[in-house]
Order: sequence, then C-alpha cells, then structure tokens
Amino acid sequence: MGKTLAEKIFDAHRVNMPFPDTHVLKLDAVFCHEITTPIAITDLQARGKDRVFDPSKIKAVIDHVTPAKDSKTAEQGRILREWAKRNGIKDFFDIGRNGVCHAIFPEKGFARPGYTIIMGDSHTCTHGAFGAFAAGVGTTDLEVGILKGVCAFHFPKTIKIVLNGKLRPGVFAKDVILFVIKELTVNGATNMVMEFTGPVVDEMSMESRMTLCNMAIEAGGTCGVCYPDMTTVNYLWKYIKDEFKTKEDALNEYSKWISDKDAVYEKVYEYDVSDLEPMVTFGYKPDQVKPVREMAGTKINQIYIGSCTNGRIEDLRIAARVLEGKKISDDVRGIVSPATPEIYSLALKEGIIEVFQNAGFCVTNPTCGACLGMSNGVLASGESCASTTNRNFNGRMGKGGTVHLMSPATAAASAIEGKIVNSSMFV
Ligand SMILES: CC(C)[C@H](C(=O)O)[C@@H](O)C(=O)O
Ligand code: SF4
Repeated sequence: MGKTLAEKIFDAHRVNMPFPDTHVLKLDAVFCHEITTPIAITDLQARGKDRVFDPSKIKAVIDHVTPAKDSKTAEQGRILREWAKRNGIKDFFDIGRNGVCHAIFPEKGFARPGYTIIMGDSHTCTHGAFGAFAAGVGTTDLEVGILKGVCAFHFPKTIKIVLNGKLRPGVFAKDVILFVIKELTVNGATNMVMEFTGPVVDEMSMESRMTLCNMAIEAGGTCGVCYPDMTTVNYLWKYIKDEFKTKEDALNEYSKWISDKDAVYEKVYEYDVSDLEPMVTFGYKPDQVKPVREMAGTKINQIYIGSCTNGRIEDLRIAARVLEGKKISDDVRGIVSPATPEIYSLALKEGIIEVFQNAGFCVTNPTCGACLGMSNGVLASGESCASTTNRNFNGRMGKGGTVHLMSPATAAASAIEGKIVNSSMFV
C-alpha cells in the first residue's frame, strides 16, 4: 500500500510508538516567537530545565508586536532575547532584522522538504509548502520540543485537494484557498493534513504555495503540504547548493517526499478552478466566503496588506501593479507591512514602496502588527478592514471591528474605491 507525503515524513522521523495512535517524531526545527515561547521559557526555568536540545535547530524571532508597544510586549521580547543568547541560539531575529515568522524562516532556508517543524503558532502549517510536516503546538509540546527535540503527533490522515485548470488573470492563491475553505468549512480538515496538488499548484511560486498552506488551519488542518519540485529547489538553491552538485541532484533527493500514486487518503476533493472568481469573506468565520462580485460596494475604513499569508514580495508586486499612478480613496486608511526586511528592501529597489506611498499608504516595518489587532493599525468599533490576512474572527483587528479577507489585488483595488471592488477593473 502506498504512502502519503506526511506518512513518509512520519516513517523517517519516528522515534518510538508507545501508544497505537501516538507517534513521537524527531524534530528538524523548532521555531519560536515572542508571544508563546516566553511562557515555555519561564516554565522551563522554573523547573530547572533552562536548556535547549540543539541551538542550531531552534530559530527565534520577535515579530508579533515590534517595536514593543508597552511594558508587557517589551518584557516578552526581553525573555526571548535573553533566552536565545543564554542558549547559544544564533538564528535569532531581533528588531531591525526581524520579520513575520512564517515569512522570514522560509526566506532564510529553514524550512526544507521532508522536515518536521513545530512552533507555538497556529499558522506553522505555512511551511508545509516546502513538502515539510509543520504544525502549530501548545506550550507543553513546545517545551518538550525545545528540551528534547521531539514531539508526539497522531497518525497523519490526509485530505488530498487536487486543483485542476488554470487560474484566470486577477485570481490568485488567496482566492483559491478561500474557495477551498468555503467548500470544506472551518472544521472540514480538523486534525488532518491538507495535501495540495494538481496543475494549478505545479504552476504556483513558493510564495503562492505558502499562501495556500498558511490557511490550512482555517479549515482545521494540522498542516498544509505541497510536493517539492524544481520551484522548491530554485527557492532554496542558495542555501542548498553546497549540499548538492546540481539542481537535478537536489530534485532527485527531494522527490522522495512525494505521495505514492496508491497512497490512501481520508478524502479526495477535485476542483477545476479555471472559472474561479476573486473571493472575499463576510461574517466572522473564514469559511464565510463569497465571490467579490457579490460583496462589491461594501464600505471599508481600512486596507491592510501584509502578514504571513500575503505580505511577501509577490503580494506587494501585485498590489503595486493595481495602485501604480493611483490614489487611495480619501475615506480609507491604507497600511502595508512588508513581511521581512529583505522583502522591504526588494520593494524599495523595485519602486514598490514609492508606489504605495504615492497612493497614500502608510508603510510600516515588518511585523504581524495589524493582523492580530495588537498594534500598527487597530480598528475602532464599527469599522471594517479589507485585509490580506488569514483570520476574520470577531474583533480580530480591533474590538467591534470587522475583517474581510481577500487577495492583495482585491485589497489594493478596494483601497482606491473605498469599498470592496473586483481588481479586474484595474488590471
Ligand atoms: C500569537 C499567536 C499565538 C497566534 C497564533 O497562534 O495564531 C497569532 O499568530 C495569530 O495569528 O493569532
Ligand atoms: S501575521 Fe498574523 S496570522 Fe501570521 S503569525 Fe502574525 S499574527 Fe499570526
């Protein structure tokens, strides 16, 4: 019987199997940020276990609220910073070099095909775009991971999502994943791996694949995964070129992280997305999704372009194409947060930052910021935001505020009009 990609990763990392449905896996990486890791650090310290299993496999960043906005967030940063220093964690990204965790870690080459990765963050599923098993975990698992380099998981039942056809211009990975979540609902993939395959995924850049996998958790998925291919190799090449002689060698090696043809799935969904339209959420659940056409004219107060879903260079390029030579409506506030310093620099070089500024956007430093409503663009009660982020939960970006999730193209077009519109009228 064939195996899925996730089963193969489990087989290669399993340490033991003390219970029938518990698989203890060796970890290739533990990612950390300043909101959840300090809780684990403080507890480990209190128990006299202020150690890490391997400092080279731990990566840490201050990203959620940075620069610190108050004493509490300053303290969270301090705990993470001092811990990283104390424990010899070299890959620690502090202010000036920091970016959104799920953007900066892949950019630095820390997510690789076949890897097992955990982090105390629900969108850790993003890293599955590289053909890795990457899952968000709670404090206890994070502590064990930091200390022992292992984590216990249930057997990875997999849902396969085959995306056929060709996306129309103006339709992006974000529209696809919003559509998939609408079809599966917010618990349609609970505790399962969502495997994204098919010609549409094959055509996607790593950035787009990360957008897809990023929102797996919004359908309840433990992890989203894509098969590694030449696109993956090209993205990682600068980090792996000493390990492999040629890109073909790298591809050969990574090809073992692809599901077998006769692998067994919990369910297979097959969609032709050739006719898919730009999508947007309404309400407070990420499966409340409609075509933008049906929401056109909905008034918005703020536009946010950024986050681990859509704050990468590809996203900024798309938004800038829509905004070029235009001004955003006087009735809205536009905020863009490039997700990492490298993305920011590239956007500067390419004139994208200037496009945003000329259009009337406020450009912030790389941070999660407005995405979780803690800083850098909190909504007032009754306000709504057209946002490229991944969660539209009630009050997510500010108490009493509403969030409409959409692609960067739709967000940029909506900024110009001051209400939700289809980006195709601009591109
Ligand atoms: C702060 C963190 C625990 C949280 C998460 O896990 O998702 C955040 O990143 C979010 O998106 O709400
Ligand atoms: S950008 Fe938003 S969703 Fe992503 S990790 Fe930060 S707070 Fe969470």
